Amino acid sequence: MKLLVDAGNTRVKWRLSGAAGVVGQGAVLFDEVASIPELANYAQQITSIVVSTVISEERRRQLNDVLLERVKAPVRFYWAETERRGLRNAYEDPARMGADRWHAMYGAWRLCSGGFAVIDAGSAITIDYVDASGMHLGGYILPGVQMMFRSLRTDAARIGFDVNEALTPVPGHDTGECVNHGLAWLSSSVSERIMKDVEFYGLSHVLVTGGDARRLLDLGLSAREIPELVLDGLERIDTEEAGR
Ligand SMILES: Nc1ncnc2c1ncn2[C@@H]1O[C@H](COP(=O)(O)OP(=O)(O)OP(=O)(O)O)[C@@H](O)[C@H]1O
Ligand SMILES: CC(C)(CO)[C@@H](O)C(=O)NCCC(=O)O
Ligand SMILES: [K+]
Repeated sequence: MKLLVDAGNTRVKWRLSGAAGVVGQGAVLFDEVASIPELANYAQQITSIVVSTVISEERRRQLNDVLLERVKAPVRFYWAETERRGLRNAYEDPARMGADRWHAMYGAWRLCSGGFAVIDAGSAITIDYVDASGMHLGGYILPGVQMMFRSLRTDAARIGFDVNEALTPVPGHDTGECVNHGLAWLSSSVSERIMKDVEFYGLSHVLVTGGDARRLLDLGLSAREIPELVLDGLERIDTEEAGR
């Protein structure tokens, strides 16, 4: 049995994958990894642990130690690469690209035929475009939704508001509405812009993942949601590496 981990800046997503398919999965905060019940329940059966992460080096070591303490299996970290089975990274220095972006792109590359856009709406929002030949055309990194709310709250003295779940992009009539509607309007503008780019670059598929995927879909993004695209790509890569 294999433990797959996508450790992001907000949450750690995990999946236990056995011969017959998915045995368990979930998302926890960084400090909760040690208490995932399945780690104890399946400790004997887990034979390898594979990780995609964008957290700091210090936290990465902590994560490594916590996993090794719970499960006596080797931990393997996978990073962004220059090329894999025809998918080619636009970065001159792929080591600088977040592993999650590469793994999500690779998951999409193996899933789709034709060019695609991958949107990962997490702590930060990333958008990457790949053409039908596998060439990564490049991407964008934007602040995530919670990050934007947080910066308005902390960096402006007179902006006080409660976060509202309603996604209404019409002009607001008080501070709370102006902020909540403003960020809904921004997300909907991003969605519209992605749709334009997809047409411009002739891409055939739009895939969205991450904790705020639903928000973009609700605000007009026309895309297929793949909840754990990073883990899907990571699992593929580890299987390919194991077969070498
Ligand atoms: N239960 C939840 N806990 C925390 N955030 C959630 C939850 N459900 C949805 N979200 C939203 O998901 C976002 C975080 O997404 P996600 O968990 O995909 O990020 P991440 O993988 O930790 O981040 P990144 O990969 O960008 O570092 C938050 O901004 C929040 O708005
Ligand atoms: C942008 C995030 C935070 C998204 O999780 C991550 O992919 C990351 O830390 N990237 C490093 C910078 C880069 O991708 O160029
Ligand atoms: K992520």
